[in-house]
Amino acid sequence: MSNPWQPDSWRKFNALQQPEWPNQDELQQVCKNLSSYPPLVFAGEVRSLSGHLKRVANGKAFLLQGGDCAESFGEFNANAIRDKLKILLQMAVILTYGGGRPIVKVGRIAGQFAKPRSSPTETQGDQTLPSFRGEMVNDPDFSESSRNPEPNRLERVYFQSASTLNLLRAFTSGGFADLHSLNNWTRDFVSNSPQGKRYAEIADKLTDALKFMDTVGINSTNTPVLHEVEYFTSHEALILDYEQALTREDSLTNEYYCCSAHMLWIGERTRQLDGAHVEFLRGVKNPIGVKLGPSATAEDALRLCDALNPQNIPGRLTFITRFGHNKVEENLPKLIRSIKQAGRSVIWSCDPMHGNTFTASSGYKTRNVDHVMSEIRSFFAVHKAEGTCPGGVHFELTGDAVTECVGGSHQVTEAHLPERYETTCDPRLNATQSLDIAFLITETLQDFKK
Ligand SMILES: O=C[C@H](O)[C@H](O)COP(=O)(O)O
Ligand SMILES: C=C(OP(=O)(O)O)C(=O)O
Ligand SMILES: [Mn+2]
Repeated sequence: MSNPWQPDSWRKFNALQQPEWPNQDELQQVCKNLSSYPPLVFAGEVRSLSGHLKRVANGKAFLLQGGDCAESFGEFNANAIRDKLKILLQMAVILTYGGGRPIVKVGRIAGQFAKPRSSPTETQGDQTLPSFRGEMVNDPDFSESSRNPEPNRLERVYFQSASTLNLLRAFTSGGFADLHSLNNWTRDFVSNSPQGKRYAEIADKLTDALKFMDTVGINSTNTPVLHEVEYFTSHEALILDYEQALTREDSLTNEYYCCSAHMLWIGERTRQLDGAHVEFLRGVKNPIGVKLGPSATAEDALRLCDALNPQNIPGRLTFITRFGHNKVEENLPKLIRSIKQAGRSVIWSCDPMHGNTFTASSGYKTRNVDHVMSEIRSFFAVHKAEGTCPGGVHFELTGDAVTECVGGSHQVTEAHLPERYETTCDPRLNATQSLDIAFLITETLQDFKK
């Protein structure tokens, strides 16, 4: 690691998963433009998220992070943005009840456009082309011209993210997130769900709590917290040219913030200690996540703390574990113990998606809701056994009725997958599967309290 850090010091390190841009001059011009544009988020907002995450690290709040695997240029409209926000907020209300802790809401949105891939190429029939790497880089269509990396996509991502953020800010402050509406939507879901009876007790208690508040005079008119919501954005900081171009020195503190999103994470494929992604993110003040899969050792986890959180600030670093539903018991305790023993502060969050992907016999990449729930249950059970705090959950989901993951109360089967398989990368939970999971987590948390 080089000292001192600069926004471009990552360039001296090996950066994996970067596109081979065909035209360097065009890339330079695009980055120059991006550097001159306004920031997408502001340092003060990032500091507010850091404050919330400090509470998560100290067991006083819970992190809910979720959204698309890959945002797309095609699905860019107000309803899609609204529905993604709505599903996360509904989940948050259900989880608040379950965990008895405030929920810190962080979308995978307004910047989640770049994908690391297992293989640099994709073969269909007798044709082999470069893999799709997210619309920040190339196009998902399977043709030679679509798969060429195009630098001007970075600017398109910037403008789409700005526009998405604009609408999110309007929704979250303009009454859309009113707790009463959220509760009514959730009641509709419960009455239409085959599992409705099972969820009814929790849903009734939520309704009773709101009625009680109304009775004692706490309502949306006099209590902004019932009417407005704080919602933050995040994405994988993968394409470092883009992230560097959005990095700004805060005039109040003279510290650097990466102003492409409030929170950024490093993926499982780019978390090398001597790699460019760790070097870049160690220098920005945003809260940072790191994905940890089954190959992560206790030593890796400790060295990541040294590199990314040398001052051991609670909330600065979130480890997002993604082992696979039957690998949690084998992998999580050793990481937890070494971190605990070393006195390091991290938020432990569970991504129950990325270790549970499989290919259905029809060829669709999918995930099973039962495996997702099983990974979450194991995550909570291990933390209970180790005496540590499960700090959050991280999902790939959407507000639409897609058929990408199997299972859930409306029983999506492998035969349903072709009906609405719309993701450009990994399969997402649909709205009902997401609410199913929120209710199931709440049930699990209730069991743990017994
Ligand atoms: O979203 C994450 C990764 O990009 C994705 O899981 C990789 O998928 P692949 O194994 O199909 O490349
Ligand atoms: C690429 C992702 O995950 P991971 O790095 O854990 O594979 C992702 O979150 O989309
Ligand atoms: Mn993914």
